[in-house]
Amino acid sequence: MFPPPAPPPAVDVRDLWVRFGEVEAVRGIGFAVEPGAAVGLLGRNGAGKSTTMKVLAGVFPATDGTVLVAGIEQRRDPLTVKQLVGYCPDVGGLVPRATPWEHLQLSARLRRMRDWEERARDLLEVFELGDVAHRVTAGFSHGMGRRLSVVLAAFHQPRVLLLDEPFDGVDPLGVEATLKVIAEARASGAAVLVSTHLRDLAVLACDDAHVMRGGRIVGSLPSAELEGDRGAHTYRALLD
Ligand SMILES: Nc1ncnc2c1ncn2[C@@H]1O[C@H](COP(=O)(O)OP(=O)(O)OP(=O)(O)O)[C@@H](O)[C@H]1O
Repeated sequence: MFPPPAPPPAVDVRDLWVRFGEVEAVRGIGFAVEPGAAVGLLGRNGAGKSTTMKVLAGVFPATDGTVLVAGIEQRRDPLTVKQLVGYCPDVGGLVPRATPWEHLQLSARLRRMRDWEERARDLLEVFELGDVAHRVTAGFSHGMGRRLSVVLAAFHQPRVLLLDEPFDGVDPLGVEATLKVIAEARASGAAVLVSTHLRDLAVLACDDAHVMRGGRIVGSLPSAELEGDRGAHTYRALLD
């Protein structure tokens, strides 16, 4: 008897290219994220992190290469892939005239979720958004918006959680809540991909990290190797 085949990686990116006219934003990158793992994408402004996240989230297609989510090729079945993914964009994504509760209600309806209210309330509490659950997001601070975007990405318990700069401008309690959501997603077998500028938080949130520069991955390493002064030196050496 042969052992059963191993399940496919939750995320499998192969030779991904993204071009915007003359600009080559992503130049032939490849990586995988296994179920239950958390991987970081790091790099300076313009390195190609958000573009990679957007392709995975189905915001726009790859110019070339293959993206598989739970073994499903995104190009062939983009709708199924979208359902498997929860995405916190780096900017935007919130409707200014809608409240957090209305955002969650809409998300639940679109996904035909049942009995979602308790999870919605719990998540809002964890992210300290309970008091503003019925206030339109137009008046939210940057950090409040970031926190709500993480809530919305994680709400439907996706197989793949994509968090683009989730810690940007977020206070320590928001950081703690985001780390908790990442840990919960992993415990339930979801794969997590986090794009961040913040090396220390990548160390806390992720097992492994890929460092991007100029659209390429220039280093892949356990995130623990990016810790402290020694990690700063390693990181800088990859960026320079
Ligand atoms: N829609 C677009 N049209 C044209 N060029 C784009 C577009 N989106 C991204 N780019 C370019 O692609 C490159 C990679 O951008 P991307 O946003 O992926 O970088 P990033 O690593 O996420 O940077 P940041 O940390 O600043 O968010 C940059 O040169 C950027 O100007």
